[in-house]
Amino acid sequence: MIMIEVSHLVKEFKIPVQKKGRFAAVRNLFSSEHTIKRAVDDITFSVDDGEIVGFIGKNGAGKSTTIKMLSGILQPTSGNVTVDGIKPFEQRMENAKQIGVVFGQKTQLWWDVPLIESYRLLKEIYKIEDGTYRKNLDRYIPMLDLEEVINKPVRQMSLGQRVKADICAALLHDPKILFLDEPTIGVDVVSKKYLHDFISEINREKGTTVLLTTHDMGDIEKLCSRVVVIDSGHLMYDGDLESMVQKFGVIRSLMIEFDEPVGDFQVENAKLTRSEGNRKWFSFHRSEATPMELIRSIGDKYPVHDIEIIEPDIEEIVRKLYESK
Ligand SMILES: Nc1ncnc2c1ncn2[C@@H]1O[C@H](COP(=O)(O)OP(=O)(O)OP(=O)(O)O)[C@@H](O)[C@H]1O
Repeated sequence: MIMIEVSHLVKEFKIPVQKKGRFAAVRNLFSSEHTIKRAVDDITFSVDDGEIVGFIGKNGAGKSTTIKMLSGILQPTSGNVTVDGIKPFEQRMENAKQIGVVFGQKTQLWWDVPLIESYRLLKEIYKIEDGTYRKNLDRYIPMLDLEEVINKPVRQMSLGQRVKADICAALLHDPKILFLDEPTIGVDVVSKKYLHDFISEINREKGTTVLLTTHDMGDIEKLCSRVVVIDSGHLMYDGDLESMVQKFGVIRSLMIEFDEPVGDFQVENAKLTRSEGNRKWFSFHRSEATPMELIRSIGDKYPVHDIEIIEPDIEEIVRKLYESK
């Protein structure tokens, strides 16, 4: 079943032209001149119920603008968006009940009140039943390691604690869909692990659909089997992560550690890229050689002590994808 449907979506922003020179401030006040910035340009994709999809792209690609249209904050210029059959901007209240949103750079919690009070306020706002509220809180607080901060105001929390607290808040009303916009930016590794495990668990247990934008390819590797890549408002790739790796992660590396130092040598279909002590690194094209072929051919000549196959990282793959277009 389709949970999120985005069809020929466009969002344009009107940007006032800033005049320069004498009395510029006054002239700007009365000027109606503007330019148009097309932040999202004819994007079409859909997300099935229960999927976790990584929504990635360079800075300014249009990710946040898309999430804002999906969560009902912004009105599309043209095209269609439905979230579980609801038009987010026209039916903002209905949409708010079925989605949870976390913007990593901005908290939805009250800065000066203890965390538990923020949760109580959200309970009232979302009209969450006592049983659901209690059950979710009892479960999520230990899962996210929030026991110690539950009575602290948000301003006293570390960034990692704050984001975990925000994710908990976004899920208290059992939304069907969770939008995460850069949830792990600047977050420490321990909190990141809590976030990854928590999101996986909630998705598995409750079937929550997740759309995740991130620059951290570790998030993608840990959580997403499918990715949608955009650039300058255009859709560039929509498919499973594995196929993207196969197609654009074509250059792999092999590290071989020998029993003793050996001189540099050439291997067919591979390029020696680095030598250090007993170790050598070779790069090779996915379609031209397999690690086994290289290991066999090298092992015939020199005694091999250890090997490591190094796959290209996702950041590199996304860079290749951009270059290919
Ligand atoms: N309110 C706005 N007014 C004018 N231009 C905007 C507005 N919001 C976004 N933009 C522009 O639209 C484009 C897309 O921005 P958006 O924030 O959606 O990108 P992004 O992919 O989320 O980038 P980042 O990873 O840096 O957050 C950018 O060029 C941005 O400057």
